[in-house]
Amino acid sequence: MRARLVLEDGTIYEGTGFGAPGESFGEVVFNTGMTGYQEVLTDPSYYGQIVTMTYPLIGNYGINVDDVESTKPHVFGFVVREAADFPSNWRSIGKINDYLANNGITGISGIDTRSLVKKIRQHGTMRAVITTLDTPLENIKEMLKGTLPPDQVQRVTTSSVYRCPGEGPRVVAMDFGMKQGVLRSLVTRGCDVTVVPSDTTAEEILAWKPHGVMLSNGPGNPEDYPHMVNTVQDLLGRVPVFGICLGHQLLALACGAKTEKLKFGHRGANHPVKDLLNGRVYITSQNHGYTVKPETLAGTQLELTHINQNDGTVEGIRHTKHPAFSVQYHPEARPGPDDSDYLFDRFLDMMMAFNGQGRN
Ligand SMILES: NC(=O)CC[C@H](N)C(=O)O
Repeated sequence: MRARLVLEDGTIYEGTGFGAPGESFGEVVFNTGMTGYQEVLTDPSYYGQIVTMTYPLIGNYGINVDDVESTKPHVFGFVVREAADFPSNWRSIGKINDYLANNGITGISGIDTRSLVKKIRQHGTMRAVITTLDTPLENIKEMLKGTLPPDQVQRVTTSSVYRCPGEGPRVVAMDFGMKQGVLRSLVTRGCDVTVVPSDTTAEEILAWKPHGVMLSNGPGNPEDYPHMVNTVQDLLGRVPVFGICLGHQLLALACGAKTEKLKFGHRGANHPVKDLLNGRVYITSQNHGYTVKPETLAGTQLELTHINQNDGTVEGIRHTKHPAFSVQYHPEARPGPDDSDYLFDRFLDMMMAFNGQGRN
């Protein structure tokens, strides 16, 4: 099956289609992880994006039932150098080709992913169309003028409240497109977690009498979600807050800092980050296109706690008056190293300190 990837700068890559035949418009980004393609496909933060994997062989350990971060893939397209036809792993129950086909995701293989990534690095993240159809180029150019919907979180948040009972502190997790890994990291620490939709108000959240609130990861531009920023504002000082990725950006906005789009983002499993509170450098899992502008922290009640060692960008903040902190990367890992899971313990300590025994 012939396939094309057409970029907004006019570049056309011709390759072989895999997964579902079809056509899709999205933002083309790249991920440098050597493994973890299943977690990438199912991370709801990738909603709206056509993801290119820089590692040349993808699908080599097949598809298994464990490595999913949500119930289905959320990427709008998948770009690889080679999609493995003969996977080998004791957990594998199928091939990436069939998995994408069954979930309606179009992929393209056999293209020079190295040149594509160099282009993205030079030009910045671009709009793109991935297609296996014979759509005339003129029509594709029209599609490329489109924009992604500003309500991406609403498309991936939970439609109803659900609970994972535990004996430990009560946590309300605001689901902006939450990876299962975030929930797992809380549940394995004994937390009693109630997961709520993104439009839940602060008063509704506080009615559950939580010991802490988790602000999850999620897709899109944080500035597109003023109602969620308001909710975070209303929670501050009344309950301990821990934000991850989109949750981090919303905490920053709620406290008066600003965010901006990075040229091509951070997506991979080996980004070095320094924790300024303990002086250590951690290798982190990342997936984001936006970042907190460091100069806008001045004059807020936030302080910088983590810095990216590659490009100096903001990777973590904490509130100096209220119990609230956040990181731009993924302490839940999945995929990637779990060096940073101590941050969940920090959250538990914060809940204990704020709530006395952590349970009342
Ligand atoms: N993983 C995330 O939560 C990503 C946050 C936001 N959508 C960004 O791209 O910056």
